Amino acid sequence: HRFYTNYRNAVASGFPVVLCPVNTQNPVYMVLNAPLRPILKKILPTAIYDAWQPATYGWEFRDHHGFHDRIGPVFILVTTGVNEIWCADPALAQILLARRKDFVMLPEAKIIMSLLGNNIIASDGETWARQRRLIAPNLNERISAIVWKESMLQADQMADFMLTKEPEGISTQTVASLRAIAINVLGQVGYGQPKPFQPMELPRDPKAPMAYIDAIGLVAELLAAAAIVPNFILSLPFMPLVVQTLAAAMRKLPALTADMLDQERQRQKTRSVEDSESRENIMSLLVRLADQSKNKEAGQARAADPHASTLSLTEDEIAGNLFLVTGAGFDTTANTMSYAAVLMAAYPDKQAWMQDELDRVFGGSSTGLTEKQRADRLASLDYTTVYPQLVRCLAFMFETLRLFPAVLHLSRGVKVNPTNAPPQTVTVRSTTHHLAGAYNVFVNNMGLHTAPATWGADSDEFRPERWIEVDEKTGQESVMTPPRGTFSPWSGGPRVCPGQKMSQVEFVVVMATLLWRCSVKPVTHSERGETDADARHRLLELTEDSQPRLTLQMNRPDEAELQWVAR
Ligand code: HEM
Repeated sequence: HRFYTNYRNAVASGFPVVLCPVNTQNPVYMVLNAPLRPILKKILPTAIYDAWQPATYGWEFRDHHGFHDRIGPVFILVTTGVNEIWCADPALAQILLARRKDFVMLPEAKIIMSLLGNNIIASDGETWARQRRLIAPNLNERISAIVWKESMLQADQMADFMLTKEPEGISTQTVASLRAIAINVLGQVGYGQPKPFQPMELPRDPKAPMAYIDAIGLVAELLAAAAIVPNFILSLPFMPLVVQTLAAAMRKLPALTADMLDQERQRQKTRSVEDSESRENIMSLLVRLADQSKNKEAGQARAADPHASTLSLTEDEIAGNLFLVTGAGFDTTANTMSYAAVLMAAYPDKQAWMQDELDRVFGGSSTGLTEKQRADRLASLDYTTVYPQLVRCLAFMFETLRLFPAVLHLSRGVKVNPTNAPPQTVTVRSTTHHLAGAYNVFVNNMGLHTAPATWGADSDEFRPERWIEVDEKTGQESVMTPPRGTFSPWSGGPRVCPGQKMSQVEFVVVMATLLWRCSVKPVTHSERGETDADARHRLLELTEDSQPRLTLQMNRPDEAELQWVAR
């Protein structure tokens, strides 16, 4: 009966309809559809298997634009649970993302993200707006300058590690190293807890003392398990040590957060303004602003009404949002940098193209410089003047996120109107669609990012040059702005990612520092009869063998064996 009602609602919407008589939100189906897929591919007739694809996990990454080419840029997947709208139409995508009150966050995202307290990503309506007003402006240019410095330092140390610690610079630790950089930058920029570079290793001792950043890093690394599996199960003695350590981290985090905030408040009381500014980080800004507005509003509210509640961040929200900086910023940035490193090795010509820019902007190549000269040169590179010139590095990031978007689709739910009210509607290109009943809405980033109508016949090819515009008069290069709604790795509309600039600065300076000092190559196993072209191809296959976990990531990151060579 549900399927029939869903079908009727879908047909009435006027969008193309795809029938899929399964409940895509059923937990058993959610767990089993990925492992069952290869088996069903063998036994099901091709037409049925193909039609089932949009109901399988991560289908849009595998499919690019194929399904949309056949059915249309928007279609409704009719299921026995809740209907799903899949949208790869730039005009509709913009509307869906702009109308935050009608297309709201899904409960699943809220459960995972509010693990350590309520926060901006897990909220809607006024609770969201209040937090957004306090948080988004904090991730500003001042923070970008700190990101620039810390990321450069970390990448320089990573280059040292690759060139001096790994035999002949051959390493399977590139992904682990970039993950370490991402977490260390967050440690410094988010919470003022600096850490020297070392390839990421998860802690495996539940009894050992833990700093906030280590605990939060572990929770971010194993976020789904932390959110879904009860703590007492994670703690069972037969669980792997890393899982038991995760349970310990979850237990310790409320106290670690409270301690860290206490210390920050003490520091803010006793330090001078200049001193506080010199050790600015997201936590210190957040605490200061939250406390300031709390005091101000409390004063005003008390004056007007002695019983009024204040409009500010609660302690729970400060803790939740502090966690979110890592929860939202770590995996996304780390995975984007990881794909980029593998792609740079697979495409030596595009790497050389970036190195040309670096040698120009950094005032010459690093070849022949002494250690001190090299360090001085890097230290002289100022964020405000140098960052805007690294357009090829930014183009490389955009192209990486176009084909490997960390967030494959943006999820929303149609806010169901009360029974007697008319259903939600959306009007695209003068056609109005009625959305009766419940719908999950997925803005398909992968479909949008590979649509031939936007990106041309070579939309599936990795070509960072496509982003570059050249000023005819000056010859100056800049990064083009794609048509609205066609490129949304950081989402769009009022809920656009507030960490967008921060992640761009980090990516650009990490890749720039590494490539200025080193070239990165695939390792050709000629003993197995492999040619250089085979080795490059093997790396590309590694990037294609990916799956969304929390964000899109390679299934076999440890097989990314790369050689780092000093230039
Ligand atoms: C390459 C890196 C990144 C990517 C691809 C990315 C992507 C996204 C996307 C797609 C969303 C919106 C989800 C939606 O609309 O449903 C989002 C939201 C968010 N991101 Fe990022 N992000 C990145 C880095 C960061 C960083 C470094 C931070 C923080 C320091 C951050 C903090 C946030 C926050 C707080 C939100 C919630 C905004 C809101 O709900 O109003 N992100 N991000």
